[in-house]
Amino acid sequence: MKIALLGYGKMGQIIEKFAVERGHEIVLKISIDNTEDLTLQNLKSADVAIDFSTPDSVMNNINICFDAGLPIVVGTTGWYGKLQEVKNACNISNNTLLYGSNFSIGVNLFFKLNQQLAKLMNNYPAYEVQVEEIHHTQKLDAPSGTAITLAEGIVEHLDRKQEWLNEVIGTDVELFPKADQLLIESHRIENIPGTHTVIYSSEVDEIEIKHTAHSRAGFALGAVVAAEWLKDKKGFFNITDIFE
Ligand SMILES: NC(=O)C1=CN([C@@H]2O[C@H](COP(=O)(O)OP(=O)(O)OC[C@H]3O[C@@H](n4cnc5c(N)ncnc54)[C@H](O)[C@@H]3O)[C@@H](O)[C@H]2O)C=CC1
Ligand SMILES: O=C(O)C1=N[C@H](C(=O)O)C[C@H](O)C1
Repeated sequence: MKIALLGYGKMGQIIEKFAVERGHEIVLKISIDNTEDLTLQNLKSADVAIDFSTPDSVMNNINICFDAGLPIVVGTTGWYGKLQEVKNACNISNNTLLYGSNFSIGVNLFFKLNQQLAKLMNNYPAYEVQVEEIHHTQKLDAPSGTAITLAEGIVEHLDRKQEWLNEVIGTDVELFPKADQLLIESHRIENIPGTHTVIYSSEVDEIEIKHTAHSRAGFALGAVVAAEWLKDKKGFFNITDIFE
């Protein structure tokens, strides 16, 4: 496949390595230094776009891919407030988009485990639940997309939680969640690729499930596999569709 990389930072560069290893060709690389090259004409040479850019640029990137009729895999996080708008635009214009807060196999298994545990915990009200995420200090968004997916999985399956709220540790703002609110704690520490923990705590003990990314390789390989899966498909997809 011929791939356009929208965003050529930490993730874009590892995705290039896996894509080339798997026999694909990178025909366009866009970063902050050459955004003028993101044109309908240049996108014509690609079969698929993979976006790992920034929360501020991703909407424009999605829209130009829709204008070009080019399928797009979106790994960028921090734009999920616009999800419904993008889904509608994708379907109305008969385009193709797959997005995911986390493309690694391990995290997608972790998502399922999180949902099962949340269901189980309906019978055990003595346990309070919290989500923690730790990422490198360059990360632009908080909470992480993965933490949002985990929190949404809990809110959907654990009756005593209705919504999530986010506290970024190290800022002055300290939150005091109500009983029906789920706290996501965000920590920023140098060089951490991504660690997510779901903690159920009672007076007498604690249950934790945790995913630790040792590197960005799992995310990058997953994005290339997602682009391969998307070939010849039409519509709006989530990474979980690949694992069904
Ligand atoms: N879904 C997943 O599995 C994962 C998602 N991510 C997300 O991917 C995104 C990128 O992460 P990193 O590569 O670590 O960030 P990064 O900061 O290393 O790279 C961002 C890239 O976007 C480029 N950029 C800035 N403005 C742009 C524009 N207007 N058009 C195109 N490119 C532009 C920058 O020049 C840079 O090359 C983040 O939102 C992050 O949360 C990161 C890892 C895994
Ligand atoms: O910005 C990152 O680095 C990551 N972002 C994704 C997220 O927001 O969940 C996925 C992964 O944790 C790395």
